[in-house]
Amino acid sequence: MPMDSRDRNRKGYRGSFTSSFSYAFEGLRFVLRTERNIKFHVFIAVVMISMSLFFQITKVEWLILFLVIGGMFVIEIINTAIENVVDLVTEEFHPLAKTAKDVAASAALVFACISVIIGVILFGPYIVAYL
Ligand SMILES: Nc1ncnc2c1ncn2[C@@H]1O[C@H](COP(=O)(O)OP(=O)(O)OP(=O)(O)O)[C@@H](O)[C@H]1O
Repeated sequence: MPMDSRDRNRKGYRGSFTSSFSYAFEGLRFVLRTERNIKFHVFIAVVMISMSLFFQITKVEWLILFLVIGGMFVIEIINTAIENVVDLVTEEFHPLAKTAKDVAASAALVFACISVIIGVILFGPYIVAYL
């Protein structure tokens, strides 16, 4: 049964500021547990951070790196939310469900392509100088 605003105000519903953090962590745990892609992103992030430490990149380069890593995680998390809402609406095949999931996935694809370009621009000169 859908929850209305009265349900939300009833005792037992954790509606405080701190509990919204706890819900956010529940969401994060769900994504880490269920999404295959997130594990790949964690691996790539560890490789990128290791390379950055090795090459001793500048402060601005660290900022760019964390924006790219953070952006990829955020897009994957939003993508998971959209997938779940679509599955809630219908488990049957529906062209709009397909469009919604494909469009959400395309955001991750676009960001991944841009991240690769940024990675090449950022690490390319360090790698060339090292060789
Ligand atoms: N209800 C549906 N109706 C039509 N097409 C769907 C539906 N559910 C999924 N699809 C199609 O299947 C693709 C994969 O959907 P799915 O929910 O399995 O995501 P996924 O590939 O597991 O994504 P991720 O790996 O990020 O979890 C979608 O991009 C979409 O093209």
